Amino acid sequence: MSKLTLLESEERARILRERLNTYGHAYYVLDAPMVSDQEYDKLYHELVAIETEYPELIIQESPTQRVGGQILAGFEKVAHDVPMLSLGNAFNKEDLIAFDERIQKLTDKPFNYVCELKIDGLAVSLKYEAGRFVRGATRGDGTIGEEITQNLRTVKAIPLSLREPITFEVRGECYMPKDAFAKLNEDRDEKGQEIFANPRNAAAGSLRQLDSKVTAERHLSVFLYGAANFEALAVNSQSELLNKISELGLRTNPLRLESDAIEEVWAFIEDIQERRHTLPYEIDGVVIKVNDFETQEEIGYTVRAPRWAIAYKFPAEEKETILRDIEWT
Ligand SMILES: NC(=O)c1c(N)nc(OC2CCCC2)nc1O[C@@H]1CCC[C@@H]1O
Repeated sequence: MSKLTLLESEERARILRERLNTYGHAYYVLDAPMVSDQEYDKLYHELVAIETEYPELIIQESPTQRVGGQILAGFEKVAHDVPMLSLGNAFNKEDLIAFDERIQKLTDKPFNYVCELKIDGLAVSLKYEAGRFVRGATRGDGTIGEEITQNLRTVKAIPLSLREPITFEVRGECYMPKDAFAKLNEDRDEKGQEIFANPRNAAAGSLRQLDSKVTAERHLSVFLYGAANFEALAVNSQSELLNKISELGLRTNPLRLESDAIEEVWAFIEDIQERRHTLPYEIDGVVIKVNDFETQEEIGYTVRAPRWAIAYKFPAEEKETILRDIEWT
């Protein structure tokens, strides 16, 4: 093929970025691949070749720019504009019913709940400015976190640019899928390295890397479930928020329930507790939230957590389950 001129290369690079971002979204956000890995790699390497020939064509949102440059000496501290709160816990059906009764006393308005899986990862905050991913941070103590933008850029499920040029902050859980966790520990064990106790620790260790090339190899993913300074989204409830951030190209968890009946919430919890081992990621419970944002504000907060939400925690997995799997001779 004859060498493309700068102008032809600029147009070709734009088309390649668009196609690669669409394919990347389908694969990493929707878990629904559109093309083969070979096809994706062919287009990716064509874009790398153009960007190598004409570096002036490189833009921050290019899929080739996910793995950062220099190795950091440390992480900057960042103050969250809006605190990243924690959650009160419920451990049985009685706690859940007591929560529902408290809510009924705190508002006269009719309300319903949104129930989400409680992903067992690391809470993160992603800032987008005019649709571009500009800053990523850990939750830290809820008020002060660590700036880990370079590492979060390597997470393929996190889009470097949104479908609309919107400015807001989105929050969610970054996690390591169970199969990536098993493979990582197998590799570390073979090299005589210390293995991670669980996927949550593995995700935390992967996000605390000063060299983002290491983070890039850890197959991390993310589920987003909250936001801050999100007036631009023009949403009035948790369910509208989840649908809107999904439309923008962000990854949300599809297994959720909307219900105004606590008995239905309980049935959902029991069903998820049954199925949790079949999920490709670890969860440690179900988060139940009053859906409407105005009603959330009416119900309010304690010093550390919302009164309008609760985490139903599954009983800790007793270690014997692993021994139980061993065929006793
Ligand atoms: N881990 C989760 O899947 C999860 C979730 N699905 N939804 C929320 O809602 C926030 C919003 C207001 C207070 C909690 N938080 C979650 O996890 C957080 C991270 C830190 C404390 C909670 O575990």
